[in-house]
Amino acid sequence: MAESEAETPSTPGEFESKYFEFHGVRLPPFCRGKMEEIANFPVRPSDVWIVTYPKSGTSLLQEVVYVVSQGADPDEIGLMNIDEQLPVLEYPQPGLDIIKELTSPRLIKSHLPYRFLPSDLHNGDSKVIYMARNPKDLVVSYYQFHRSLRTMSYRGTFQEFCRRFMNDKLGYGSWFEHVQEFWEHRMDSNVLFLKYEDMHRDLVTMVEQLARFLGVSCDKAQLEALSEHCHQLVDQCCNAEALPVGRVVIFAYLHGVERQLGTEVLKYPSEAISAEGETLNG
Ligand SMILES: Nc1ncnc2c1ncn2[C@@H]1O[C@H](COP(=O)(O)O)[C@@H](OP(=O)(O)O)[C@H]1O
Ligand SMILES: CCc1ccc(OS(=O)(=O)O)cc1
Repeated sequence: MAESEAETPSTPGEFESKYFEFHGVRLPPFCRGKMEEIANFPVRPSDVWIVTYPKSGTSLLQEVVYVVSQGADPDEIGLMNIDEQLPVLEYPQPGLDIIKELTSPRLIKSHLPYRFLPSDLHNGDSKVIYMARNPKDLVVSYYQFHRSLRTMSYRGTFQEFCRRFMNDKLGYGSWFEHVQEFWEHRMDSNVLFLKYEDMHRDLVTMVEQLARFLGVSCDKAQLEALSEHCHQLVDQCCNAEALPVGRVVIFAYLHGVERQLGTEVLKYPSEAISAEGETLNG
């Protein structure tokens, strides 16, 4: 048995009690008491913010953004602790006071919904890169993550977890609202809306988009070098073995996603469903 499981036999009730509601959104315990300070957090024009719903490929995106903005190569990134340089706004460590004092240009991550982010971001005062990931893979990843947590590990079944996902009962609230809200701001001049799947499908275009958005001027050869570096980062990872048994269950639940998102937004629901349909039939 994994150490985390032995130490934390949380019941569903215990799991529930650790979260709290903020303006109708379920947030993890470490956000408690700091949401007002976050709303008033001073933002700088040189900041770059990376915002995602958890398990949307945040770590990969931060590395890609670091490569594009700093011209770093993957070996350099491998040697540094990049998480220390790109803090998560609402996490206990390093905390808001430290993040406020970081030297510019700051790269800051957050999983908070658009409306809870510092209000200066809503005024367009610094750049925000948002990345969405398709829900069928995200929910598997989020489930595995919750099971591995030391202090509040999840002990329910995957099916129950999917139900929580569909009913907006997970930390950081509704995936649907999270994505939808940013989608509505995708044309704001300070917002770049990306999809995780495009990193795998067409990384070169994404690197170009990022370079343009971040104001990094580079010629064709430099762009190719950056793209090559980013390819190495993408290739370095991927837990392709992730819980294959769960995928069929998600297929059933995602019919609800389609209803909630309506016809316009994104292509995730229908993509997800048809992809699973092929798997099921094949
Ligand atoms: N190079 C990379 N580094 C880190 N995570 C990567 C990655 N490429 C893909 N990922 C995926 O990003 C997900 C984690 O997202 P986040 O960084 O937001 O927590 C994981 O999904 P899986 O759990 O489906 O494998 C992980 O495999
Ligand atoms: C348990 C609450 C929690 C903590 C951290 C999260 O983000 S991430 O998966 O580490 O990026 C999400 C939920």
